[in-house]
Amino acid sequence: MTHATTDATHPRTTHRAAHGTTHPAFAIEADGLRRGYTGGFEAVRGISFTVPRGEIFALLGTNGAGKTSTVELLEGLAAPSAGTARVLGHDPYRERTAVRPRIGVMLQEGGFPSELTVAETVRMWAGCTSNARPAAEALDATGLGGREQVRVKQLSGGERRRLDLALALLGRPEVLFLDEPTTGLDAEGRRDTWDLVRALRDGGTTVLLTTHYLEEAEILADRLAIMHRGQIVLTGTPAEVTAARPARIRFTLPAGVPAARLPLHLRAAEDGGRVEIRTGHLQDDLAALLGWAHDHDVRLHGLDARAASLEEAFLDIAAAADTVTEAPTPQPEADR
Ligand SMILES: Nc1ncnc2c1ncn2[C@@H]1O[C@H](COP(=O)(O)OP(=O)(O)OP(=O)(O)O)[C@@H](O)[C@H]1O
Repeated sequence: MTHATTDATHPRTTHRAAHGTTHPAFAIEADGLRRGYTGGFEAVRGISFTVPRGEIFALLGTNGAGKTSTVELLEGLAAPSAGTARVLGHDPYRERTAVRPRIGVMLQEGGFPSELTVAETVRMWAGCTSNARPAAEALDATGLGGREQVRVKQLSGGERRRLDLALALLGRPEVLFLDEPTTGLDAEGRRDTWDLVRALRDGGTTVLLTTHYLEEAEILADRLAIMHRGQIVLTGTPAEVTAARPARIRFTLPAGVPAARLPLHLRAAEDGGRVEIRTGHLQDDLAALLGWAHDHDVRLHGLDARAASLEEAFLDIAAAADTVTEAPTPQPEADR
């Protein structure tokens, strides 16, 4: 189940622009990144991936998988214990002064002074930002237009997330890091944020986001990587990640009709009359099932047929990765 973490589809190259300066092909490059914490715990265990300019890349993973630890390395907030990080062609930690003005960072906790109003907070932040957008533009883009005079402590959780995003956008970043950008937002706020992130991508911004909402990654990400216990276990487009997974048909058979009566090729799991069929041929098997039900005058209660979602892929991967990790194979020395 574990897949290669290097991205063969994007060779490591640089483009030389007409005016002579080099532009790295990738906005973000992680190569063999590791991060150990004091006490010896290694949260990031040798991960590699690349994000081309103008792409939305989602980093997914179980709790404690190492997403935030990874993003902090790319933001230049910490140095890796091994491997290299590159953002816009620079080491984000050692060359922080070159990288910082060109990136926008939305942390999980913004932590802004709660007594300031929204307008004061944006002004304060704009004062530390070169070439800042007009405050009204950033606030309108995040749905906070009209809330300028409200104190930060009076904002709802969702409004604080929007303010965090407005501040991350203020410096017109080329690369935007969003750590769980829609946590605490209602359905409408989440959709607004997705529209805004897409619009930024369409304008050329590269976006790296972490999220616990698999639907968010499925809808928004051009490509994604799933992390588990400090490693990337799968990477690809959402369609690639789900393509190899079986679709699912679920229904309940009437009392007295056992699943054993189903056409033989429909391999079904039955649990008290509730039947689940997993299939790589959804259309053919659904047609066979409906034909059988019609011929035998059987009603399929609660019939539900759906293609594999990222959620199923994620759960399968987490379960398979656990199996791999729990196997009694000794870890290589470098992973300790
Ligand atoms: N300062 C620290 N010292 C020691 N261990 C840490 C430190 N910060 C994080 N960790 C550990 O590193 C692991 C990865 O944490 P991290 O926050 O990167 O995961 P995550 O994937 O972002 O998790 P979540 O989805 O829960 O936010 C966790 O086991 C966490 O407890």
